[in-house]
Amino acid sequence: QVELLKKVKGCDGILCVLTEKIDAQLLEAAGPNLKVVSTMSVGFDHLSLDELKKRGIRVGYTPDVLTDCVAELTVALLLATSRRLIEATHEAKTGGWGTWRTLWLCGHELANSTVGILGLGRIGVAIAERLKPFKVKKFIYTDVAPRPELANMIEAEYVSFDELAKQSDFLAVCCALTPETHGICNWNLFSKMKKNAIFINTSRGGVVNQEDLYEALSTGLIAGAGLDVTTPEPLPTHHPLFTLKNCVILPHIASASYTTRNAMSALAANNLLAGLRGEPMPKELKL
Ligand SMILES: O=C(O)C(=O)CO
Repeated sequence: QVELLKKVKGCDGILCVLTEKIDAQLLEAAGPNLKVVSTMSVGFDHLSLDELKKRGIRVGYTPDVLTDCVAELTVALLLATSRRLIEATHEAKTGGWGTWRTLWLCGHELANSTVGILGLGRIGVAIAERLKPFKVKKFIYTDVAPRPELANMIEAEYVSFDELAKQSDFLAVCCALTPETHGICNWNLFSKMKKNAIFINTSRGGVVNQEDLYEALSTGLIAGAGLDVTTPEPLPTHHPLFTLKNCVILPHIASASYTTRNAMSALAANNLLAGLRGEPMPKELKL
């Protein structure tokens, strides 16, 4: 960020990734030449949209091209967490594997379950489509308002936030990080969840109150959590969440396939070029 602040002066465009904060300070440092900011991400919580809008700076982002890849990783993380794969490989490698035992390393299965989606968008739909063949019984979701067009694609029922907490056997967080969603996965949510529930977050770490999640996981209030995103990133290796067997933590890799990262970079570059030329961007974020 310090380097960026130094070098941004006089730039006409910025191509950034999600770790770069594009805020008033950076925009001031860039100066009046700046016409376009193109982020190589679908998330845009690192951009101060008000500040960009005020200055008439156009914004490009990369929705759609990463949906399949993120949904796939979400399913992988969900299964790794619910079926305790990381614990299991560790046991196999380190001598914990004794004779076959009836309840050893038992987890929770998707068949006949209720899957809840917090924030139904493209990614939530793609996750549900992938989970359906695992014989999920019911999909439910909550959002600021019902989204019937998307929900119909996966036959998902709109429920309140509380009902989502109460009914979900698996809860996947798919919402954007905004002031409204900041910290919404907190004690209030976890305390209403089932004891067998698995919590999965591949959106942004900021939606989760990590102290509350630690408490919920360590006291057995919920069964497990799979996180691809944390606060901060990287999560310090001494963080308490790393001590829990029922918490699987990945280093923000949901969109990390060669195909998807290539598509994201091409889209980000094309957004930037179109913005600089004053042409319509392939994917512009309307401010
Ligand atoms: O695109 C995003 O917003 C990510 O988090 C990484 O792909």
